Amino acid sequence: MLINNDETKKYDLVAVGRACIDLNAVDYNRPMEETMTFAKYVGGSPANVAIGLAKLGLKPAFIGKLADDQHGRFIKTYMTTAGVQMDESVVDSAGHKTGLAFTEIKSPSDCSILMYRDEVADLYLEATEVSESAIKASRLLLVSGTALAASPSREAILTAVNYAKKHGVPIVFELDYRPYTWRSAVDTAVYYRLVANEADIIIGTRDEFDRLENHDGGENEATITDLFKQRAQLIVIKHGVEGSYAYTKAGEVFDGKVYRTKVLKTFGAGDSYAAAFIYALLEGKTIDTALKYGSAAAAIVVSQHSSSDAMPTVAAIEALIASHQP
Ligand SMILES: Nc1ncnc2c1ncn2[C@@H]1O[C@H](COP(=O)(O)OP(=O)(O)O)[C@@H](O)[C@H]1O
Ligand SMILES: O=C(O)C[C@@H](O)[C@H](O)C(=O)COP(=O)(O)O
Repeated sequence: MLINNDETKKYDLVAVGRACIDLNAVDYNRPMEETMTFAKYVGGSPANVAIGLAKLGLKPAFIGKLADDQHGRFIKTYMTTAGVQMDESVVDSAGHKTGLAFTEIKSPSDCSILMYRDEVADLYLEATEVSESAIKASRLLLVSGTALAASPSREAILTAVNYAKKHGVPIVFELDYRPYTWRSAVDTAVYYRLVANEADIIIGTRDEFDRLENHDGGENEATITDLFKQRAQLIVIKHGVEGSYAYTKAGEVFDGKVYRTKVLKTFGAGDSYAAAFIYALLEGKTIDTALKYGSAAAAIVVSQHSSSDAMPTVAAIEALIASHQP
């Protein structure tokens, strides 16, 4: 069974990886050189997904290492208030800092991210700091590809994957490729492959699957043929504004259409899409419906200023689906 329906589980999902800070340009539609004001939000892909699930009414928990600084404390308070269980997260005691992502919004379709990720606390999560009991108590485990970029976080992720397998908890691998963190393309491909072979559900953009395969211009058919030889049951490949596809091991293909909207910025699409897609699966909806939820959530978030704070409610997603033909 892909999704565990055990209602006695304490958590719907445990996300492991980074919780950071996004500083989003307030003076947008201009290059960052001309941006003087930034607004602060919680960021980091797995944190964003956990916040998205909480906003959708589920019970997520987050395992990660937070800096012992003002940003780390802001993140913990924000996520707790949003409904993410943070008791399994740990605080860094060695002076490592919170990762920062400055976002540039040059136009609604031309955005970029300038990341400050040297010696960041999240990459210092130790394997011994990953709670086996929390993972055992969850319906799903979500691991982020960026957390595989360096040790000891790499071993922490592999430990989380091992606990999930030991306790029969399905694993979602969000490829979440952030180039700044990786040492080499070969490293990325090696560690992506290791976790992709153990994951039940894999979600990524076409470009991210190319990083897993360590070449450019890959084709979805070849990718899924290769990955379905391993454990994966469901693979989602996103193509930005062109939409997305979900493939099952049984050979089904589902086409995820895009909801056109007034776009403010491009980032935040992937994390909101993942949160709403996973929510729909956890609620027992069909893959077709899960794709609609993912696309609708992404359309809502790209029309707003933040990634985490803008995560939609179920009512907002369902209203968009009801009112639009994709
Ligand atoms: N400009 C947009 N307008 C509306 N929906 C979008 C837009 N860009 C992306 N999306 C939705 O978000 C999903 C994920 O976007 P994508 O850019 O592929 O992921 P990521 O943000 O991880 O790079 C797409 O499949 C699509 O449904
Ligand atoms: O993941 C990060 O560290 C940065 C995010 O917090 C930021 O909001 C973002 O880039 C999200 O982009 P997405 O992958 O398009 O959801």
